[in-house]
Parts: sequence; structure tokens; C-alpha cells
Amino acid sequence: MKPTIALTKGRVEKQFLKFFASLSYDVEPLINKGRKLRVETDDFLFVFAKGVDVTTYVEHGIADLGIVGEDILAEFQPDVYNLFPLPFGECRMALAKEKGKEWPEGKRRIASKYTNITKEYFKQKGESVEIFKLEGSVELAPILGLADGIVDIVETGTTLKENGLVVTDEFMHFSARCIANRSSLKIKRNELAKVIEAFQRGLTVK
Ligand SMILES: Nc1ncnc2c1ncn2[C@@H]1O[C@H](COP(=O)(O)OP(=O)(O)OP(=O)(O)O)[C@@H](O)[C@H]1O
Ligand SMILES: O=P(O)(O)OC[C@H]1O[C@H](OP(=O)(O)OP(=O)(O)O)[C@H](O)[C@@H]1O
Repeated sequence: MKPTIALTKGRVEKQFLKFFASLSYDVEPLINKGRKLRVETDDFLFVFAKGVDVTTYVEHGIADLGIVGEDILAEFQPDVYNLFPLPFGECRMALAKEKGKEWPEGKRRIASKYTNITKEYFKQKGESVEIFKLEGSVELAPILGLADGIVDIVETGTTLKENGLVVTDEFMHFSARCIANRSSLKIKRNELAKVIEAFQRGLTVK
């Protein structure tokens, strides 16, 4: 049976396809998949899902390998092998606030998609914090007065800048990662070794 690879839809998918094509794999069926969420190529079965769901499919052995942002691994800590970094999806986790505004004296109100990372960050600092869970456009929260600041991914810094926010601390560095199901690595050792070697060749070529 062909190995199954769960691929994070969207930004990670686009960058992965470029990387995968550079390893001389056929990406045509993946590029022209339309709205299909399950696509077979000569070598693999690909399934397309949100990052956190990629980890769920890999953890439960539905997918043998997964391509997912390290931010998702840090936030949800799934029980998978975190094999190696991939040469794309680089970003940082940052604490940011409105430019020209001071943090409040007491408990800070922080909006984030990453509530576990946020909780852990403030725990390490020994500070209590009020966390507001948002699903996106987190930069809006301080502007609209829901929170004093945010914990979110920063890449170019454009989103922060264009919304009047500044970084006050950067505390984690991420890239996309290749993850694997624990038993697949034993049971499908030969099939997976080939693709893992190809990925790693791609990393050294870069
Ligand atoms: N600005 C960025 N620069 C680099 N990598 C990013 C950036 N934003 C997100 N990522 C990485 O890409 C992954 C997927 O992000 P993407 O924006 O495609 O989906 P999402 O945040 O889940 O949003 P959506 O709800 O639109 O799917 C993130 O988990 C992270 O690893
Ligand atoms: O530093 P930058 O290059 O501007 O990138 C950072 C932005 O990218 C991500 O948002 P995304 O595009 O995933 O949208 P979202 O707000 O819906 O999560 C992240 O949440 C930031 O908003």
C-alpha cells in the first residue's frame, strides 16, 4: 500500500508542493486536484486538512507522514515523531501590543489562537494573564479593545505594522516539519525510508 501523507492546506501546501517538485516527484495531480481532499499520485496517497487535523490523522495512524507547522506541534503536543524541519514556513511566535501604548499595571489581557503557548509563556514569567481565544485576525483584538496585546505568529511583520502593533518579545522560532506516526515508522520502514531520504536530500541541496 502507498504511504499516506497528510498535508496542511493553504500556505504550507503551496510551499510544500514547490519543495516536493524540486525533489522530482510528480506534483501535477496535486496542483490540479480542484476541491478534492484525497489525491493519489504514483507514489503516495495525499490527504489535505487543517494543521491540527493533520496531527490527529498522523497520531491515529490514518496518515503515515504529516506536513505541519511547528507552531501546531508546540500548541497541541500530539503524540507523533517530529522527524525534521522542512525548508519553508519559517516564522516566530511573538508577544505584541499597540505602538505607543504601555502594558497595563495589573493582569494583562492577551488574545491568541495559541492559548496553550500563551498560558505557558506567562506561567514561565510567573505572571497571571487573561487569555481570549480567537481563530484568526488576532491583530484586531487590541485595536478593538478586547485585549492589551496578542501572542501570534510573525513572519515579515507586515500584519503587525499595518495594524499599528509592535513586538515586545519574540520567544519561539518555527518552520514546517515532517512528522510521522510512531508505528508506521516500524511497519512501513522501507516505503517511508525512501521519501524521508528524498526530503532530507532536498534539505541538504538547499
Ligand atoms: N505569516 C506566516 N508566515 C509563515 N508561516 C506561517 C504564517 N502564518 C502561518 N504560517 C504557518 O502556516 C501554517 C498554516 O497557516 P495558514 O495561514 O495557511 O492556515 P491557518 O492559520 O490555519 O488559517 P486558515 O484558518 O486560513 O486555514 C501555520 O500553522 C504556520 O505554521
Ligand atoms: O508577519 P506577517 O508576514 O504579516 O505574517 C503574520 C500573519 O500571518 C498569519 O496570519 P494568517 O495569514 O494565517 O491569517 P489569520 O489571521 O487568519 O490566521 C499570522 O496569524 C499573522 O496574522
